[in-house]
Amino acid sequence: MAEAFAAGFSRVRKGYRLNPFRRDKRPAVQDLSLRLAEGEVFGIVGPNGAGKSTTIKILMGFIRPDAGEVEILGRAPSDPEVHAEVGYLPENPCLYEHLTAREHLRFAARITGMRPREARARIDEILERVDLLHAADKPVRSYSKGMTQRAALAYALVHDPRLLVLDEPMSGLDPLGRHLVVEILQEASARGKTILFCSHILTDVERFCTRIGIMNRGRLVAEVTPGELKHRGAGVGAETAAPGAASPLEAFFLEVIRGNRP
Ligand SMILES: Nc1ncnc2c1ncn2[C@@H]1O[C@H](COP(=O)(O)OP(=O)(O)OP(=O)(O)O)[C@@H](O)[C@H]1O
Repeated sequence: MAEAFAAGFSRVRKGYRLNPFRRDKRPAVQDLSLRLAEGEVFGIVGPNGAGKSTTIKILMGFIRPDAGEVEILGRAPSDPEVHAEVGYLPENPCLYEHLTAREHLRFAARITGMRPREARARIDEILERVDLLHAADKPVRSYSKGMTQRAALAYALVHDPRLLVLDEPMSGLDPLGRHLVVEILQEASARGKTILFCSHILTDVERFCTRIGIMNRGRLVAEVTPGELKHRGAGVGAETAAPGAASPLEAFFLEVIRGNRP
């Protein structure tokens, strides 16, 4: 992998053992090759169990692939240096219930090497941006699901990382919260950040991705850009290919997944 890019997978494969006493595995990610250029916003969509979270965990170095190569900001995912430049939001954020959002962000700022003065101002700024300043000093156990999700997003963003890796960033949010998160990610993208995320909310994905990948049964089975979707939406027969679809991405998604059945 000589060329510079923000994240790359080359022929990555990962399977999970069905039974700890047997060697055979059920594939979770199969033959995944994908490159994200700096500044790209890549959304992964796919049915439950398609391999989206496994892909994200492999990129973050939380699980090792069985085969293939992975690179994140020019380094191996296991390189601790890389994590100061990456913001990660897990599918189920685990915050410490007895700590406040501000305390979490102080911790995040410290482990990513921010100077205390710079961190103080940035923590207030990001808490305000995710609409949590009013609850910044309350313990996380008193937060609603949406507040916890926004606190976890602030944790991923506080050090102004170059690359954002987000597993279902709109999960558990009401329409206002979803709108806010889309706006925050659009702002990050406008400032040149690279974003890789997965989501089931196709309307949000369609709104701000530069490229969308569809995964099914562990494979990246299709890629599309918003421009291509618009073109398809205007094409003859587009409305009959997936009747009732709420958006061009949903129509494309249904077509791809239905056509990709075993
Ligand atoms: N720790 C694990 N042990 C065994 N199987 C696993 C494990 N994690 C994931 N899997 C399996 O791997 C496959 C891919 O799972 P993954 O969580 O990556 O899918 P996903 O696309 O993120 O799904 P969802 O949309 O439901 O979050 C599924 O069949 C899942 O059951």
